[in-house]
Amino acid sequence: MNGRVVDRLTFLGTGDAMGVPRVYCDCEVCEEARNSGTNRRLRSSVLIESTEGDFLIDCGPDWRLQMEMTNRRADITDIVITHAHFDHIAGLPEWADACRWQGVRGRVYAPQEVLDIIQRQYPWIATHLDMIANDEGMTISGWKLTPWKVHHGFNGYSYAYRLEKHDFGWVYCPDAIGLTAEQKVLMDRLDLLILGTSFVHEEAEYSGRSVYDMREAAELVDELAPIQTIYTHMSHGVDLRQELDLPVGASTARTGMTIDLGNYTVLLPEE
Ligand SMILES: Nc1ccn([C@@H]2O[C@@H]3COP(=O)(O)O[C@H]3[C@H]2O)c(=O)n1
Repeated sequence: MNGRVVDRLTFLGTGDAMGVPRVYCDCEVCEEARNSGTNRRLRSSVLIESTEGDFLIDCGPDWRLQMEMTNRRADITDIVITHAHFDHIAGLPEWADACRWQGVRGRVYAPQEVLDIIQRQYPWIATHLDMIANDEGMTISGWKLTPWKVHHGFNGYSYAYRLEKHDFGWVYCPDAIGLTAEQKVLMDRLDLLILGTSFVHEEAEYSGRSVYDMREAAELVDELAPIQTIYTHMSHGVDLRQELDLPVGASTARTGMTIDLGNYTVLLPEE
């Protein structure tokens, strides 16, 4: 029997490194996040669910809360990491402990240089997690996944991932700025671009910045023309109560928001 299948992406967090509200900040956006919550943002991470298995991209300090919120407390065995900054990896020790208590092994996938930093930061976690280098690409849950290095400005380098399955191609690039032509090659003909934009318009000196703002992102979106663009990794410089001037096809992510990743036919087992 044939059936239509849709893989699904859920935004577990859409915030920058500090999250929103920032603990030290009394600005209007942080106060709104504290008191009502349109702008409350956990650290950026996504869950991909498919009939061929589920996985996360990134595992920040809000991982435990994110697992509680989605009721996926004990069954994630695969996590892909974009880079080794704390807001993308600080949940790994907790996940490793959860694996230990359940007597299972988790699998962490990242380029080797990212795995090396993770192992330096948390030397004990390889006892419970397999560290698997994906520099040459990998397949996970039927997705062909290709990593490449992208400029992360003041913060050095990060990796972006292109994922492809059944003619649906999308990119997850939460932490980048000033991509070179070479770093944009894998961003052509996209059905979906998920891009980090920390601010609407970041006033700081360019040399001290690390993530696109929404004005620069609009130029990138114009150039790449993905069918759909979703901004994530947003700081307290983005107020989601305001109408934002976004390019055609672009929108902002919210915690818990889900997106269909393609729509294809598979052979389903007989009932
Ligand atoms: N080598 C580094 C450098 C920076 N960091 C943290 O990652 C954060 C990214 O956003 P930020 O606001 O620039 O703060 C950075 C450090 O906390 C980190 O975890 N490791």
